Amino acid sequence: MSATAAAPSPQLPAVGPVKKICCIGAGYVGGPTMAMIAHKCHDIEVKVVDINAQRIAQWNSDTLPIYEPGLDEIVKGRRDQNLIFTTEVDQAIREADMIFISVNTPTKTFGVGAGRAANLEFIEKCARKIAEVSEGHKIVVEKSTLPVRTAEAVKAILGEATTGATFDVLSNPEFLAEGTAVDDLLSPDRVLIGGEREEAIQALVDVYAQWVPRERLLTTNLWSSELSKLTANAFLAQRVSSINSISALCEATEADVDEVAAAIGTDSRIGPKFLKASVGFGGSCFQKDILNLVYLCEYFGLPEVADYWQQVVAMNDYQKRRFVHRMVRTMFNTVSDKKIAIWGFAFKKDTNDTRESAAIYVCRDLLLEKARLSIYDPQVTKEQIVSDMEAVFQNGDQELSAVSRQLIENNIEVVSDAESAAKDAHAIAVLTEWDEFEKADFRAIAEQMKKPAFIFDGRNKLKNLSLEDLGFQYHGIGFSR
Ligand SMILES: NC(=O)c1ccc[n+]([C@@H]2O[C@H](COP(=O)([O-])OP(=O)(O)OC[C@H]3O[C@@H](n4cnc5c(N)ncnc54)[C@H](O)[C@@H]3O)[C@@H](O)[C@H]2O)c1
Ligand SMILES: O=c1ccn([C@@H]2O[C@H](COP(=O)(O)OP(=O)(O)O[C@H]3O[C@H](CO)[C@@H](O)[C@H](O)[C@H]3O)[C@@H](O)[C@H]2O)c(=O)[nH]1
Repeated sequence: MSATAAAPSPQLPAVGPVKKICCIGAGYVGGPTMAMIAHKCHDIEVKVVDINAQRIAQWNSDTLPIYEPGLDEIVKGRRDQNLIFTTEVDQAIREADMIFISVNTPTKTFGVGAGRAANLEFIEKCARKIAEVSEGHKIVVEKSTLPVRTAEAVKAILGEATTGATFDVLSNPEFLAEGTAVDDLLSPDRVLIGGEREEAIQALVDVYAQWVPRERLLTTNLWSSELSKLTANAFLAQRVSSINSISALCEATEADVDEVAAAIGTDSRIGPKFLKASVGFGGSCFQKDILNLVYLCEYFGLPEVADYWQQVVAMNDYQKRRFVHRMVRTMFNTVSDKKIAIWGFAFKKDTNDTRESAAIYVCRDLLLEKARLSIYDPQVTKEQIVSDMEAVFQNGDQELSAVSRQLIENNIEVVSDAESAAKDAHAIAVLTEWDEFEKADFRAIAEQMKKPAFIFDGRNKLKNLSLEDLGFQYHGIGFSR
């Protein structure tokens, strides 16, 4: 959505306490954030709506659509009391005094800005829907991650409402991380609320203040709030790429990246968090948001700034490629027809989310080397793995080539435990840091693997287990021994 001049605001009415919330988008953000509001604010009715009827049905079932520690109890504790999941989008919007927009904002795959800009189609559709069906006054809250100045376009669309409805627009980006969403929502480092009219900002502050200490409720102007979200993710991802770049140097010099991270992390100006070297960052946010930042910098005529941030993604791609190269080189320069156990497919532990998972790219490159993969992840389904692999081979094309289809059908199996994946394998590649991998029976596993039995640990999860003593050749990230 390009930023156009907003229509002049009509006189806005006074804002009362929030009684009814509607959240458009029942995804990884909409579901947990609204469940937390319902859990903490029993006097507010929270309706979470989605056009995806299957997703809503899952939120209303015993098996929620997303796996997140602690979420089941919270959802099931408030569901059908003050937490309602429904496909009745228009009605929920009409009834609400506050409407969160929490729909997906993926990287655009077509047209201007393809591969970098955020696709704001779903945001615009929500704004148009709100303008079409609203009556009275509404506070519209941008919860999705958006390019700075999107609120200008949202306001312009809402300003065209023909129903006489009036609107405040706030930005309230979400900082939860998957796998720790419930804890992050219960005790956030901060809640950021950007807006223009004090009364509207206060209405949302009052919702969060029911459980978040006041000093953690930060209020800013709209644009600072929108831009802070992209900036926070860019800084976090930059730390991972920075330590991953150093991991390559460690492997070349006999330094140990975990020791280096610990040493620099004790400097209070650097701090110890987010310095874990890995096979590469994944997830639906980091890459998408940095690419969006890069696009914005170019849009605003700042190519040097764009190049600076692009390098964070380039380093991440390098790290994933480097991992596979190291595997192939170490296994005598060929993995063709070798069985490789893939331990973990999710982009991090404690989630079933595979979006942009490093595992997808590592598996693709191993398949291109004609390896046979036996994949195990405690939370990711076979359907999801196959669909991710099809998508990565399709690479935006309409059709999957016959060669790629054959590779996926013949060279991938998905199994239900880590030991079965490793049976008769030449190597294990640890791609997600699930805790259960540390507890595997490595003595039994070693006996069942081809020799030499290699372990390539993309998370340094098994580093302290002295696996060499059991006969493994163990290779982690950023150290050699
Ligand atoms: N996943 C995370 O951990 C995370 C954390 C912070 C911020 N974010 C941001 O939050 C936003 C949502 O992310 P997500 O991971 O929840 O996405 P998601 O894909 O899991 O969920 C989005 C939902 O919106 C629904 N939707 C799309 N258009 C709609 C419409 N017009 N009407 C009703 N429903 C519609 C989709 O059907 C989908 O269920 C994104 O901007 C993302 O960048 C995500
Ligand atoms: O030291 C680290 C930390 C993370 N990672 C990887 O980085 C990725 C992202 O991890 P994390 O940030 O914990 O998960 P996300 O759910 O992607 O959360 C990020 O993206 C969200 C969506 O915008 C934001 O809300 C969160 O604040 C931000 O942490 C994962 O693949 C991790 O394995 C590392 O490799 N090393």
